[in-house]
Amino acid sequence: MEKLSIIKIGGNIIEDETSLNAFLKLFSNLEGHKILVHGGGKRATHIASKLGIKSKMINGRRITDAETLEVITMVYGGLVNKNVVAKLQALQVDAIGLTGADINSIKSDKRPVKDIDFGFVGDVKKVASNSIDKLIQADFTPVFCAITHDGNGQLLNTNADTIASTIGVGMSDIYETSIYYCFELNGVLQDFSDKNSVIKNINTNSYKELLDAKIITDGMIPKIDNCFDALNNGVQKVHIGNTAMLTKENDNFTTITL
Ligand SMILES: Nc1ncnc2c1ncn2[C@@H]1O[C@H](COP(=O)(O)OP(=O)(O)O)[C@@H](O)[C@H]1O
Ligand SMILES: CC(=O)N[C@@H](CCC(=O)OP(=O)(O)O)C(=O)O
Repeated sequence: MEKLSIIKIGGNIIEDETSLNAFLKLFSNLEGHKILVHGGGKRATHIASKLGIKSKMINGRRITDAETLEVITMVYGGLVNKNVVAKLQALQVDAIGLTGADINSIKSDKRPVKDIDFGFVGDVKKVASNSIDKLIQADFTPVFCAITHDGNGQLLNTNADTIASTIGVGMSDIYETSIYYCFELNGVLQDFSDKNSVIKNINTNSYKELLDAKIITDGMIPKIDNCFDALNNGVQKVHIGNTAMLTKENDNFTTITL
């Protein structure tokens, strides 16, 4: 099996032009087949507030009413995605920007209302790995934003970490797939006040202990849950760290194993 790397970048990297440019340079130098997935939650919150729209997050997920869906479509599918694609083109990467509606790549179901109504938020149901592979085989580099669709004309907001994990699962039928979750810190930290206290390996048992000890909190919980989902469903390797983990010299990041 050939290898495929899926790299996800979060909002803090996107917000900082210098970090974003440095990351894209590393990404452009990465050998082999690759897919980029980007978030942009911070930018969406910022632009929404400029438009007088309040943002509400529950369990790290955005309550997405019709107005918010318009904002996230413009911000993720337009502003962020097209800027990233243009910057990659400048680095000679033949990038193509996609939502899950494009080439029917990621279909999702609107999250059913239980205790909370998340609005237009989608839970991924199907990744069109063969269609995505046609782009890869044609030497294009797919760049996915955090938007999916339901197949009936409705766009849906889907967390970018989940997009990376579910694309990883879909593509692992065809490729030996690794996912790299890049964010602003060096990895999952044992002590939040010490940026170098990276936990090198987390498995299902140690994860439970870290949760109980409240060492892992907030957005890191759904991120690691996504890592386990990926590993349980065919993805070979999952890492969490800063963008320097894409260089061969750096081994100071977190690897998640079952
Ligand atoms: N033990 C930990 N180590 C590192 N980050 C942690 C930890 N526990 C909680 N976090 C939080 O998780 C955040 C990353 O999750 P999130 O904001 O969803 O990432 P992203 O920016 O990739 O979307 C970090 O910015 C940090 O505030
Ligand atoms: C449903 C949901 O919460 N979607 C996320 C999608 C963006 C995202 O995941 O961005 P980061 O990776 O930068 O956090 C949101 O709108 O914030």
